[in-house]
Amino acid sequence: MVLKKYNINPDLALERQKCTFDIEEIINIFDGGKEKTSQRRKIEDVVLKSGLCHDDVPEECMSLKERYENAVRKSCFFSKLMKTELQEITGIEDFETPAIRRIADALFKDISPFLLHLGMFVPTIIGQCTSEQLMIWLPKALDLQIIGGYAQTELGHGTFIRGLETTATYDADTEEFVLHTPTLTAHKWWAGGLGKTINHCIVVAQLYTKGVCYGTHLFMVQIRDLDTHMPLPGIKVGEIGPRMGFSSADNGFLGFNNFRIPRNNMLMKHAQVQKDGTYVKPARHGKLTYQTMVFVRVTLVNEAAFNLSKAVTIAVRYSAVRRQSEMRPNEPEPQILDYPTQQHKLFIGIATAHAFQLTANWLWNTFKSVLSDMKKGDVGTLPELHALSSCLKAVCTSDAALLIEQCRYACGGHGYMLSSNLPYIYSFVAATRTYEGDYTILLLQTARFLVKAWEQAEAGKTVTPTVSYISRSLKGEKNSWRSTDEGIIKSFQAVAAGKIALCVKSIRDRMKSGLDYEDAWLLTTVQLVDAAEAHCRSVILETYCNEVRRLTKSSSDNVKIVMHQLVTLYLSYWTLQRTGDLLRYSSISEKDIDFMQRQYEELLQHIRPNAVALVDAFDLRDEILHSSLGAYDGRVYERLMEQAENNPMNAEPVNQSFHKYIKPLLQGKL
Ligand SMILES: CCCCCCCCCCCCCCC/C=C/C(=O)SCCNC(=O)CCNC(=O)[C@H](O)C(C)(C)COP(=O)(O)OP(=O)(O)OC[C@H]1O[C@@H](n2cnc3c(N)ncnc32)[C@H](O)[C@@H]1OP(=O)(O)O
Ligand SMILES: Cc1cc2nc3c(=O)[nH]c(=O)nc-3n(C[C@H](O)[C@H](O)[C@H](O)COP(=O)(O)OP(=O)(O)OC[C@H]3O[C@@H](n4cnc5c(N)ncnc54)[C@H](O)[C@@H]3O)c2cc1C
Repeated sequence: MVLKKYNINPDLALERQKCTFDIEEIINIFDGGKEKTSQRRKIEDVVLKSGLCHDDVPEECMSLKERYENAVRKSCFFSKLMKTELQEITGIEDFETPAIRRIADALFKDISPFLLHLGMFVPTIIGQCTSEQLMIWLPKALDLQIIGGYAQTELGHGTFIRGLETTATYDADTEEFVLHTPTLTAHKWWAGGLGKTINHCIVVAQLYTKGVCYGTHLFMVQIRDLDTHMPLPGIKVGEIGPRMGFSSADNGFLGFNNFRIPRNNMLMKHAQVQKDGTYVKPARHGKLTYQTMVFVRVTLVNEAAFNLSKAVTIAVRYSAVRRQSEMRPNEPEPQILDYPTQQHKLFIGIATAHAFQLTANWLWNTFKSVLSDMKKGDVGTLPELHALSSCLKAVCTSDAALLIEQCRYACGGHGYMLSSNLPYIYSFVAATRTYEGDYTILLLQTARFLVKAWEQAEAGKTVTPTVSYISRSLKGEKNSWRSTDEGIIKSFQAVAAGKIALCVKSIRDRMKSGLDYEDAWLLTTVQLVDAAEAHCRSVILETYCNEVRRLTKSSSDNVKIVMHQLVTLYLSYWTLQRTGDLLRYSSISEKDIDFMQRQYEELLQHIRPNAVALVDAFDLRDEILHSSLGAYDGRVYERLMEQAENNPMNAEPVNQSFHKYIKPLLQGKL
């Protein structure tokens, strides 16, 4: 749609005058510097001027098939733009993924069917191929001569990868693998782009050679003819059907009937099958084939932050424009943003978007450093990365989904309109809590690491920095509550340590009473999930505080003040959310809690004048927000009426169903 231009809504204009800080300074902080902001804006300009974002009919008014076809059209032209004009016009050789990622949302209200190509297919080639394999597939994939996806999950198994049923049996006579789907539940299910779009995919299958099963491995499989796009003989493939979101992502199913691929199509960077069928196991770590999942989990923390920033921008701008009820008799109706309960719903969204974005950047740097260790042959830092990326993916996607839904509540009835974009944002983020490892499963992975860290610390061994609080706790260091940033973080660490200690005790007690380790663990899993979540909270709180301190060192005083107000709001909010835990594991008193409550409510008042400016500082263009409620000009009612008038349902004054059914019913002739 072409966005109509309106004058700025006067309430929003007034809000912007109240701003106490330089918005551009905060924008630069989140982009990673002035230069990066300018690069990102250049990329956005190119894409927005390309005309690609235009739809004749609003996406939500299209049929599923039309939506898919429209998304394919845009994905193809966008890919071409990325390969050609974007590079030429901007002169930026090394595209920054966050900038491309952000502007991609101007094209797709829903999901690009190419998402998995860039999000998992290419990363798997990079992480799992030998250098010879890389030379064959990477240039083709980057140049979009082949389009791929990632087919791991099956109808019967998603979480438990070791339970996957698809087989890849090596035939030494022909030097081929035979891929087969032995049962109904062995069909690949869910892979994005698989239904209709891709011609290649990474398939995860149980490897058999010389009659022995060596567990799941990755294979490059061509599934469709490159010219006709017909499924190759021996391949059964299609779309899985309508879902809550991801409507244009053609998630698909896939079955193999003794389908043969060359030996070299097993991705052999870590494990190999030699020509005679001899299996060579990975030299360093058994779970290196899971690396793409770790990569995506890391990027999903960024997704949580980005999508939350979109939702809260929409809801805060709307709340500045919307007037409702009265605070005192005979006074004009206030902006709903003036209600403290509305501020309570929204300001935590702004602070959380900051916290997650800075945590995502920190996690990304940790990921890069672990990759560089691994290149040197050192896999020692991998378990901590796995534990961190697992819990951060789980908690950040889950919190973001809840807060996005809260943004919708904050917009009342209008938030329920698809044109607000809040339902789309929610349905996308809701899926991120499940895919790439369900919430509970990932927290249990982190819990394994925490219990091990506890045992190591108990044995007097040094533990990694993110769990060093365990050693302090074991040394008997008592928590004394202080309502400073550091004091609060220490208390959250005391909560995490206390919960891990209880888990360890529960497991040991259960074993003493005769249970084996597996049963003792299983019966403790409710507590283990809770302990891992508590650990994750302490990591986010600490990272957020440290990063704000580091990044605002040379900022103006006013930016320091407002960024720190958000940090304090975040710390106070979580203190108040977790008073039960803090009363149990830290020395917080009722008086301290009263203080924190007052501080929290005062902060809402302090942040209020800057609320609109703070969401403006996410620098999200209207074309990316796609929202009748959240546009920069605040012309909410005009846009709601516009979208109603553009609704294809209103193209004819009388719908044909009147003549077919209603009229006969009215006349008693049906
Ligand atoms: C257009 C512009 C685009 C721009 C591009 C950017 C886009 C960015 C967005 C990207 C979006 C992409 C969309 C994705 C769509 C969705 C895709 C998918 O969902 S793919 C399928 C994902 N599936 C899963 O995540 C399955 C979850 N299950 C598991 O991970 C595992 O089964 C398990 C970890 C739960 C258990 O595995 P298992 O083999 O049974 O291991 P054990 O439990 O026995 O553990 C043994 C040991 O290994 C450790 N371990 C486990 N995993 C890892 C790992 N990944 N790395 C390192 N170590 C690992 C585990 O902790 C144990 O350790 P121990 O020391 O023994 O305790
Ligand atoms: C939108 C979307 C896109 C996707 N894209 C892809 C893709 O491109 N490629 C791909 O391969 N897959 C994809 N998936 C699949 C996704 O990875 C899986 O759905 C996800 O990993 C969860 O697995 P599951 O569906 O088997 O759930 P299940 O494991 O069946 O989980 C169901 C419930 O059981 C619980 N549970 C399971 N095991 C345990 C346990 N051991 N302990 C305690 N509780 C347990 C879970 O916590 C959950 O509450 C996608 C999924 C969605 C929704």
